[in-house]
Amino acid sequence: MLENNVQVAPSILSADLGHLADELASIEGAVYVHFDAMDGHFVPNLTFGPGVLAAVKEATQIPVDAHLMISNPDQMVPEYLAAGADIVTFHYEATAHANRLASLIREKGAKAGIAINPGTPVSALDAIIEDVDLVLVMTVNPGFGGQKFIPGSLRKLRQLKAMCDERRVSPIIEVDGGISPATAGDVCAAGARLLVAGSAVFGKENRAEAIRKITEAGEAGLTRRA
Ligand SMILES: O=C(CO)[C@@H](O)[C@H](O)COP(=O)(O)O
Ligand SMILES: [Co+2]
Repeated sequence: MLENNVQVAPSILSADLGHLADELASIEGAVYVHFDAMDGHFVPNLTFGPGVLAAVKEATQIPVDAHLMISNPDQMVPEYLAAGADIVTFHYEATAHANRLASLIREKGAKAGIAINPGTPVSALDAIIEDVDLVLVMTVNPGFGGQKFIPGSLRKLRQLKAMCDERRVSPIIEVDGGISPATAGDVCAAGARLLVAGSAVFGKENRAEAIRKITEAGEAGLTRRA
């Protein structure tokens, strides 16, 4: 990924699931489709699994970014890989074998991502930062769309960027939760490049315009990067 390339991944959690193929067709400008898998255990909500991901892959050419908010990623990751996920992101808080899981994902040709909750410090990534393609910094507590962005996330993003620079690695830095044109500039100034947006895209009539506004706000943030 280019250093100064801001990308948007609309989250289908906020889409009209009864018309998913039409919803997927509407997100012109999206670089990934963000797929929120929730198990009712790791988070207090239940969504969709590998079968729906396979259906999404049938319906769109846009690569799928699977965000696994599940308690047993070690067991379920192979299912999401088989379903065709292009990025598989598991939570640091949910696995005892993060490095092994990341290797497995990469061996199957997908990008390996690790996510951290708002309550998890960036230092938790110390032993895995060299072994992943993507770090997802949750900017809300996971489980639901439409929540308010947590401002303290910006400090974590700056810490993560500093860690990556020091270790000379450049995973994609993704943010998820409360991202809109109002917050996109700040997260990009702090180091994020892949912006997940659910309600700020699917809550708008014109999705292409919504994606463009988020991208432009993010790019504007890059110019005030410290
Ligand atoms: O993973 C999650 C929520 O846990 C997200 O991907 C949400 O779907 C983002 O929704 P918005 O905050 O953008 O409405
Ligand atoms: Co998500």
